[in-house]
Amino acid sequence: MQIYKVGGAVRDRLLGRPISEVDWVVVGASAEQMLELGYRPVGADFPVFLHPQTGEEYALARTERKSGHGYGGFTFHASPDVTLEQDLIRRDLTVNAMAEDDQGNLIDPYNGQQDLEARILRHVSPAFAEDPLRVLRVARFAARYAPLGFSVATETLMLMRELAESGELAHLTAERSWKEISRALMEPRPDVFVQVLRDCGALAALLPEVDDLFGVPQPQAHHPEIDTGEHVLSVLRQCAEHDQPLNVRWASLLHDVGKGLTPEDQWPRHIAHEQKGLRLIQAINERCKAPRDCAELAMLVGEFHTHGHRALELRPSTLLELLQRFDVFRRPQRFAEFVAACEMDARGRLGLEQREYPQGAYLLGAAEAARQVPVKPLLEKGFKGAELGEALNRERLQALKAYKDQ
Ligand SMILES: Nc1ccn([C@@H]2O[C@H](COP(=O)(O)OP(=O)(O)OP(=O)(O)O)[C@@H](O)[C@H]2O)c(=O)n1
Repeated sequence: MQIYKVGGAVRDRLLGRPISEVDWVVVGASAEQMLELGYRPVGADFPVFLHPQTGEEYALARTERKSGHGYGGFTFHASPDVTLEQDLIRRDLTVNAMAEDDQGNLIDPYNGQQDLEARILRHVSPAFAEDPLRVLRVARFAARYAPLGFSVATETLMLMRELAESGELAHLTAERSWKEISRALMEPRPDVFVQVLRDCGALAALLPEVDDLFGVPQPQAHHPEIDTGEHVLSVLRQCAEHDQPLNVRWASLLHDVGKGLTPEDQWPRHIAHEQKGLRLIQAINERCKAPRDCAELAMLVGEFHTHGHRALELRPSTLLELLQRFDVFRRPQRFAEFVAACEMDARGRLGLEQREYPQGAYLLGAAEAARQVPVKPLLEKGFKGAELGEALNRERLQALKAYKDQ
């Protein structure tokens, strides 16, 4: 039996990038032998084992898919007769289909190193189509390596298009898709992820509500030369440049989906797009099984992002309602994330790379002023229950007015 290092670890070592986890492939061994050696199997009928000490993944060399949808849920034909080359040819990209033996020698039958040098993401063989999730994976790798100059090979994009058009993406489980989407949004160029999906027609299958934004004009005051879809890409880029967390990036991706519902004769104005978008955002959250913090922030940002732009003009009572709606007194962090999403929107809209976003400091300052209102003196005055709530709000309104007059 021989063991080879494969996949991301080989790729990233050649790129001179940090290696997060190592995958191994085992040639010439059976599942029984692995169990005898103390490896622990992962899932049922799946030829991957965990090393008893390191916990790293060891997969038996495998050939064609036997059943199931998606690499994660497949069962594969694995036997001690499968060669390393037969295993590598069924992998997604040439840059992911290289191996290294225990002497550190590179085994590269499909020219991954050459593609790495040429900065090309290219599929290895037609077996790419065995797992439709690879469409998302390629877009995610493009988002990660775009700063190094990588792009997707034309023939791979064509294959991705065929997969998208065949309806195969509909078979992906929400969990697998979300894992890719959430990882891709955290890459240095999340906008490239969306752009690549759009280029191969997969965005229309996965997030049609976002795809619909391309070609929809923005109001004149925004950034007249780019449409709403391009604006969303620009906001995502800002999110990455400002190191925003996943929930802010997810909310940014969805914040304007309501604009896709504006009838063309009303363009470029989008009256009540925030309210109209809520239904769509809710449906997307449910369909993608977005985790609660992402789903909640997306709904709040969808509903209130225009408040962020008008923050300096908001009446104290409206501001207080907003703070209450965010439950800012108990969850200040979520309000801060909302403000961050509004700031990214503004930067993506006006190219505010160098400029200030005074609304942000104002909103956070006002929230802080309202949060400072002490409950104790009110309790000492004998207020209880609803009365206390009313008294607190009165005090908060006073605090906000005082903050505004500063
Ligand atoms: N749908 C998939 C998933 C994985 N792989 C193969 O399995 C390897 C390991 O997969 P994974 O750990 O998901 O990705 P990495 O390439 O290691 O990249 P990352 O840095 O994102 O972990 C990949 O390199 C690729 O060879 C594949 O061909 N098709």
